[in-house]
Amino acid sequence: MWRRVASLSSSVSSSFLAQTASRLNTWESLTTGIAQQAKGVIAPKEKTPFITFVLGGPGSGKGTQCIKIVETFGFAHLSAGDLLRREIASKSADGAMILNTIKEGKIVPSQVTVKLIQKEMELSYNHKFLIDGFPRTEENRVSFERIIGVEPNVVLFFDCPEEEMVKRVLNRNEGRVDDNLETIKKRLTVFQALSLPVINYYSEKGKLYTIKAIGTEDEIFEQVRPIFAAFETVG
Ligand SMILES: Nc1ncnc2c1ncn2[C@@H]1O[C@H](COP(=O)(O)OP(=O)(O)O)[C@@H](O)[C@H]1O
Ligand SMILES: O=c1ccn([C@@H]2O[C@H](COP(=O)(O)OP(=O)(O)O)[C@@H](O)[C@H]2O)c(=O)[nH]1
Ligand SMILES: [Mg+2]
Repeated sequence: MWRRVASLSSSVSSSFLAQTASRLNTWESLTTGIAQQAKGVIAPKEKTPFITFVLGGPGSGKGTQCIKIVETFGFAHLSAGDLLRREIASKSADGAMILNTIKEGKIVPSQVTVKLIQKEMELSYNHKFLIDGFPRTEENRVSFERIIGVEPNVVLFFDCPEEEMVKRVLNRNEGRVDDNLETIKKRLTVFQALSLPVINYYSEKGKLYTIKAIGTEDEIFEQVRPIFAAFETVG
């Protein structure tokens, strides 16, 4: 699993390991891992996580393009919206709160979403993650950095005109409680007010790749492909 395998790196200093472990709250699995490594139980392979945030307004095509990125470049796809909908379906303690928040087009408290993402990352054997639809606010972003302790390598922004996003969401036909005109308007307002600052933040950090999200799915993917292809050649 990524976190455990990543924690087993022998090339990093012990103080870094301790810091990382406490930040990730994994001291127990880390020490167990080191003991197992010493016994030769696990063949450790150091893999630094490679994190991509996939951002864009509702209906901009994030999920659609993530499927293509997974097929072509072998990432693990973590859709924050899907994780939240899974919580609702599982009738967990937070389920009712999440459902109401999504119906209102608002943003679920960061801690809830980051915990779900963290769990998926821990369970994954992959080290390349596409985190789809997150962070949606500056608070989300800071919370991820604080709890997970890493920053994204790449941030994709699917830039799509509002009228096209509305059209696509109304045609999505997945039975979602938030795919109606009233909620879409709220989601677009939230996107402008809370998500664009995150996009601007990563633009200033030089990590943002803006995709013109108009055209066929394949045409859009041809803008996405070279971004990851460049990282593949770098290794
Ligand atoms: N390039 C495109 N042109 C037209 N429709 C698209 C395109 N990409 C995705 N769609 C459709 O638009 C809807 C929203 O796409 P989706 O990938 O779910 O967006 P997001 O995850 O950003 O909300 C889906 O029904 C999808 O099939
Ligand atoms: O990090 C997240 C991701 C999603 N959501 C909620 O889940 C909804 C649907 O998100 P999703 O990414 O599935 O929507 P999309 O942009 O793909 O249409 C959003 O409007 C929010 O209410 C949230 O609160 N935090
Ligand atoms: Mg989506």
